[in-house]
Amino acid sequence: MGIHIPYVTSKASRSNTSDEVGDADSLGSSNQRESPAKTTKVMLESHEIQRAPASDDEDRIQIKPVNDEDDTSVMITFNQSLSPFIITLTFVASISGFMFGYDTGYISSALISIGTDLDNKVLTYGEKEIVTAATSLGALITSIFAGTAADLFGRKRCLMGSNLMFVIGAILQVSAHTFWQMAVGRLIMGFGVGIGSLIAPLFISEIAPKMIRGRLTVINSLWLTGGQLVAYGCGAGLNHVNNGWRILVGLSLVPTAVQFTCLCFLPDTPRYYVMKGDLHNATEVLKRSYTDTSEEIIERKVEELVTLNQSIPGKNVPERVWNTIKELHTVPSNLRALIIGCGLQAIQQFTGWNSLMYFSGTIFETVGFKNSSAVSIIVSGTNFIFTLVAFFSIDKIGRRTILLIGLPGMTMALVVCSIAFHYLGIKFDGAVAVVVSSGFSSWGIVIIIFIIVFAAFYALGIGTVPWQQSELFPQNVRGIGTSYATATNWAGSLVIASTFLTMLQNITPAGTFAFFAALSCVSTIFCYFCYPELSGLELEEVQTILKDGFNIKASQALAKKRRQQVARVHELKYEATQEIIEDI
Ligand SMILES: O[C@H]1[C@H](O)[C@@H](O)[C@H](O)[C@@H](O)[C@H]1O
Repeated sequence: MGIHIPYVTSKASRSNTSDEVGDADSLGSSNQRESPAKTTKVMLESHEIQRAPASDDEDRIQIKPVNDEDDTSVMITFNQSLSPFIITLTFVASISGFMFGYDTGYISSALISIGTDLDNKVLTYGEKEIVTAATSLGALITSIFAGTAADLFGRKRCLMGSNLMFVIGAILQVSAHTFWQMAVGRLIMGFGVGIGSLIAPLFISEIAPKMIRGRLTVINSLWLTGGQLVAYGCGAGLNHVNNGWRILVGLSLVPTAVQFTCLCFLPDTPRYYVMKGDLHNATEVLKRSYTDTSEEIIERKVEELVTLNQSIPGKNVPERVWNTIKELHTVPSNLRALIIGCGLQAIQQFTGWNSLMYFSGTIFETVGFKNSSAVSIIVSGTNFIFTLVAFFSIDKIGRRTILLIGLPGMTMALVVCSIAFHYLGIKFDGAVAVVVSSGFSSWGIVIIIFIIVFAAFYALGIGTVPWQQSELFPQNVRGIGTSYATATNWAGSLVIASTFLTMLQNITPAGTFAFFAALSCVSTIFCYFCYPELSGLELEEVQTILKDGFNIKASQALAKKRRQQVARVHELKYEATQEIIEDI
């Protein structure tokens, strides 16, 4: 594929930091013919920051690579183009993202077209909420255990298990004639969604070359938002088809079958094989992933993974799980990572986006749009397009910056929607919304426009950044840490899905949107004070940043430095790659 992954270990980058690390250039040249181990050491020294750089903020940064796959990652990443094998694994794992998106997306149109197909009566708001929220509840339940299950049974088997749940859930729904069968089908489908939402990013982050881990993870988010878009598209197409919603649910079996079939022929991640003591398979997968890398380096990579694996204390599984939970809460940098990880996932949900995702059809009908599905497509299309924008900017502009552009933008859009809803004047007659000014008004248009603006700001920042959660945690607590964060996401989704329509009724749409606006505003403050800039940083650098505080300024200074180095590395790519090949 020819994508070269930049890494900052060249001669020029050494000379760039030589004022900080001593005479690294001379170190580099004197090591030209030395052993691989020594060469690696020199390369690592080149990005250590030992002495005080120019400013006070930078003074606080003490970066020393720790044992988190640094040695071999440096060598592998620098010489390696992105192999078709890694691309295949990423795309197959991302089908879970698609399932997440499709299964949470189709319900909006299905709720409208179900009509009286269940129990021969129109669903009440409460029943609509239960059908919608059942998937979030299922996802919440499994996301709590998915991290541990992935360690016990393997990532691949968990994904295949999620496929099974998708199939059972879909069959129950397609054949449903009662509200309860539909709700149970949605719950079981939710079990699959929860597993997939945690395992897919974890799987990708374990097979991805370190330096493009972030972007590969966003591919999962792209599939996710793409899945929602496809669900809306199909929903609109099947809107007037008799029992069209059953076809809509049935279609979800296609990606499930594709993923299951592909997984039958693909391996698990090297890390899982190492955990199981299957070093042979770990080596084989690494060889297929890094075809340009020598066997010696692959072997050392496996050795490193073995060392990392042993660093989790405990004689048996329950003891290791317990120790990991303890470590997650007692180590200050882990606790801060947890606050950020869970905080961002909570913000993602409590600022109300999914209420639009799940109920946009209902909302747009309420403000007078006949073809509400078409408007929903525009909203989820905006979500998809701006996730693409996030894909390109997440490493370049930085996670913190896009978050701090997105959240105030969302606040503004929600305030406008709240005002527009106020003037539109919606009353509730029992469970049915009645618009005071009949037909479709200019306030209705304002609402649609600002919901689209809201979608754009959401997707750019908070819709995407929280799924980078694995970079917050060090290796030994990553599984459980991401489980907590994912469970927070689903808990938030559950609360919103099960209360949104009731909120519309009880505190009016204007009040509901004002409430979300207030939460977005508070979230902006949280991110401003607690979310450091992590783009371009090594995983161990993230730990150093979080060691004695959130260290926003220090993180920004370091991220800036890393960006400058990455920008320069393109000029140095061939020189540096050649140097490493020769040395090895
Ligand atoms: O990141 C995703 C994405 O933003 C989706 O549009 C949303 O429905 C999910 O809840 C969220 O986790």
